Amino acid sequence: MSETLHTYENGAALAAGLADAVSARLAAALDARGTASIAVSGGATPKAFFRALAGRDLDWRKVTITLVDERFVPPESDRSNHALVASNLLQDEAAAAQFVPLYHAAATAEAAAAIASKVTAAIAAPFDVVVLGMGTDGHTASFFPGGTRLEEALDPATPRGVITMEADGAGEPRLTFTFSSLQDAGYLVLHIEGEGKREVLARAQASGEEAEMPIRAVLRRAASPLQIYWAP
Ligand SMILES: O=C(O)[C@H](O)[C@@H](O)[C@H](O)[C@H](O)COP(=O)(O)O
Repeated sequence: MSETLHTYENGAALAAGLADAVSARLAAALDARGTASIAVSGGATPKAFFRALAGRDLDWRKVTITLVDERFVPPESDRSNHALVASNLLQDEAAAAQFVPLYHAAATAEAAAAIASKVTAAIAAPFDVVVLGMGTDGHTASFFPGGTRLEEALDPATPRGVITMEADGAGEPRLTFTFSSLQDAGYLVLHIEGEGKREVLARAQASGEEAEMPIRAVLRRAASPLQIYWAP
């Protein structure tokens, strides 16, 4: 599918531009259906974007926010993506949004993933907006190179839902939406910043196995056009 590169002079300008584009898509969904949904990534990159989006004037009561992936840790943990979203996105105007976590206090990550799949199935598919990040190893969501269930996660035949993933470099066991859950979003975004990530993207866009750089599955097979947002 196609890629469109949106380049900005710095992170602050990118945050404002991405917040404009995402809030416009959410507003269009609200106008069309009365509801809207967005799945966002964790990590360090999205904080400024989250803060910019949180101030946008939308009927946030009707917007569902969830995560593309989560670490198998409670929201009290400083490793929690839920905590990151709570402190940066579920603020200001967006404090009124409905947040659906992936973490559940279950005995195992597998049990938590099963609960997350059931709970998130109530969110209308496809997502109106998905915002992906990318690691320097070419992972996105929790599709890590060498991941325990990577092939299953990237398989288009795998049903929508949340599965577990473990990998070197992932830290705790992960809970991640499958590729099939994310790849047909109304507005599919890859948000990366810095020269290093730009070089990683160029390597991912070259030939090579998806398993080596799982972001390649999105670059090559996503049903939706990919909007790449980048700033130095
Ligand atoms: O849970 C996570 O860590 C994210 O979902 C992950 O996929 C993230 O997007 C990349 O690791 C990039 O992280 P940075 O933005 O910190 O580089």
